[in-house]
Amino acid sequence: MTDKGVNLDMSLFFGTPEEKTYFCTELLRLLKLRGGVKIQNHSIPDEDIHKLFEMSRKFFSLPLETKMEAKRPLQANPNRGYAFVGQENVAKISGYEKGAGPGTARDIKETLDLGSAQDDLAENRWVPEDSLPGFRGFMEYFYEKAFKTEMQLLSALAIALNVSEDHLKALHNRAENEFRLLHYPAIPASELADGSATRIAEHTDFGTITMLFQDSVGGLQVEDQTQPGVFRSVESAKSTDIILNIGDSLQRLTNDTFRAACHRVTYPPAIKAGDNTEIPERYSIAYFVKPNRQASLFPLKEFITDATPCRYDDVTAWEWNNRRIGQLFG
Ligand SMILES: O=C(O)CCC(=O)C(=O)O
Ligand SMILES: [Fe+2]
Repeated sequence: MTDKGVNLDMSLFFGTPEEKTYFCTELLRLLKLRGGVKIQNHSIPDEDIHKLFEMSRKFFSLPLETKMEAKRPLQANPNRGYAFVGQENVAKISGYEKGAGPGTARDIKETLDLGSAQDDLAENRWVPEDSLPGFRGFMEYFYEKAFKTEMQLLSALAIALNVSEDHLKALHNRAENEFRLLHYPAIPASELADGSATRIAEHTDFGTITMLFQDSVGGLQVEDQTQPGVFRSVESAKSTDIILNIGDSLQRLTNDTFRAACHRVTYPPAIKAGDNTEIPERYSIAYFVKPNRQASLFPLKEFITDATPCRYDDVTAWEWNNRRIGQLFG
């Protein structure tokens, strides 16, 4: 099932007061219904996103030994550096939010995780500058651009939810986010036929929201919020679309008003697992928006009422991240 009805034009957010209200209301409605929404005409320039994909292609085309110069420690926390195909299998955290057990599928993907250049807890890992000139500078630049758009999206969410914009933004003002380049190599469709391998297994993201960019290959699926078990294909008309989805931290902060969107990547809709064909390579980029590490994920007071008693304990964003990452590496 492909969902074509979840586009939202962010130029409305910057328009008249009526247009702004419409954008915020639609954002809330679509996220509650679908768990994910495609945002167009946001504030990240198209040429920056095209360059981001170009840089990502160049990075993953480097020889493995060069990429390994930026290698991720085996138990990285927070995630930083290059993870080779097979290093991380997200099935280990599949089903967590549903109280279901982990899966065993292997992910066939390679990734590079980056954080803020100002982060005093963990340093980024880079390949030598002369192996990919301009890569580091551009990634640091893009991180800042994405942070500005993050702040606008948090404002829109706060307005829609009728909570303090300043407070929601203050919870995120240290930009302790994670920025991930992903490459799914081309593989024979038969490799995914028996379910022992996939591109990325079903999971929820840990942060507040995720801003995702994808190429035109397809294969991303998001679970419908109102029909558990129904996954819809989410395709991008343009790689500049931001696919916005909800993560665990926003589920907690809003006491389940929003629920984290379960998603996965498998073969593109046009291909069947048993086909005697090759699944083309796929590139995507995820910007995981996270609350400041010291911020509490205790539900905001607006969401605790007699009818909706508090469902979550008082953990910090950092404790939450550790709990989730611990499972991934456990
Ligand atoms: O590749 C994608 O489209 C999704 C990636 C993803 O879900 C993740 O890295 O958390
Ligand atoms: Fe994800």
